[in-house]
Amino acid sequence: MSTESQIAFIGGGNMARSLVGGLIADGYPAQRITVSEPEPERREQLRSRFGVAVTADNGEALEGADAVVLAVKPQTVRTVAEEIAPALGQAGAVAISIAAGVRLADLQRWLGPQAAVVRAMPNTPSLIQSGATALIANAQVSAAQHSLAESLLRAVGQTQWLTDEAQMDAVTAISGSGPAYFFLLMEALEEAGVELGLDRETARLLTLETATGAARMALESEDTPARLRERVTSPGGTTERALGVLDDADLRGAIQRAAEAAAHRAHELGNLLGEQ
Ligand SMILES: NC(=O)C1=CN([C@@H]2O[C@H](COP(=O)(O)OP(=O)(O)OC[C@H]3O[C@@H](n4cnc5c(N)ncnc54)[C@H](O)[C@@H]3O)[C@@H](O)[C@H]2O)C=CC1
Ligand SMILES: O=C(O)[C@@H]1CCC=N1
Repeated sequence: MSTESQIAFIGGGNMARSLVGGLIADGYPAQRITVSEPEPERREQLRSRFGVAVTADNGEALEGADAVVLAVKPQTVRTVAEEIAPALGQAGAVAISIAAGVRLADLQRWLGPQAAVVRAMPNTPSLIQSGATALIANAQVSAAQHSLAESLLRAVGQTQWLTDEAQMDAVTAISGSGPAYFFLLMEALEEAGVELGLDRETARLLTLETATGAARMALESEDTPARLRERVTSPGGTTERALGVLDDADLRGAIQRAAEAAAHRAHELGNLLGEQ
């Protein structure tokens, strides 16, 4: 992406840290990134780890910005949006909200009728440029702003534009929250290894290498995950026995219900925080 654009982050928490870290790792100049964050410790961490400019003043972060990433909690987005609306209009910057649930129409209402707004759902592996982000833009977003938003998120992983905003709840449930499901699986498998007699370090290493190997294999293979799973499963062997236990526990059903609960919560947040 062009390294000329000035990027402001409003909120310097977990997700901002992942995006900033990913951008810096991609070679984006630190002096072109400003993060506004009220917590002094978080500001200091961002400054010392990534070398970006930090401030406690949202207005200051916006000065000269071409893109402003709203990286505060969904419940804080309205306050921040209304606060920055005048400066955003003057800067002519595109606002990129990553808040779960918060809808384009509400963002537009809070930021002003002329505001160019992109709603995005990234995930934390952006930190190591392995993120997955879905995006959708309002009609005010220019072609240049469209490509700025895309290149910003593409610097930290894969991007996918949506044409129907309703899909954002599903995206939030699958890739937004998704890393947590895989981390939980890793925690559980590591623990099982320890229970079976491995030392923790060995159990963790084997778990993480296996997770990485399986994910890379699924990405690079032309076969479906189902086919790859079948190849691990020798008839009458160990995997078959293990998968039987997971089927009895209805793991697939639990995952389906978990994703539905996350999507439902995203929708609920949109209803609770929005005005329609
Ligand atoms: N954590 C994740 O994996 C993902 C989070 N998101 C979204 O990103 C947003 C941020 O989430 P997290 O980073 O996890 O939360 P977080 O709580 O770690 O970060 C939010 C930050 O905003 C700061 N803040 C609070 N009020 C502020 C204000 N008025 N002005 C400027 N900064 C302010 C807080 O001090 C905090 O550091 C949420 O809307 C969430 O839905 C989206 C995708 C993934
Ligand atoms: O848990 C959350 O609400 C945020 C949105 C997606 C991932 N984390």
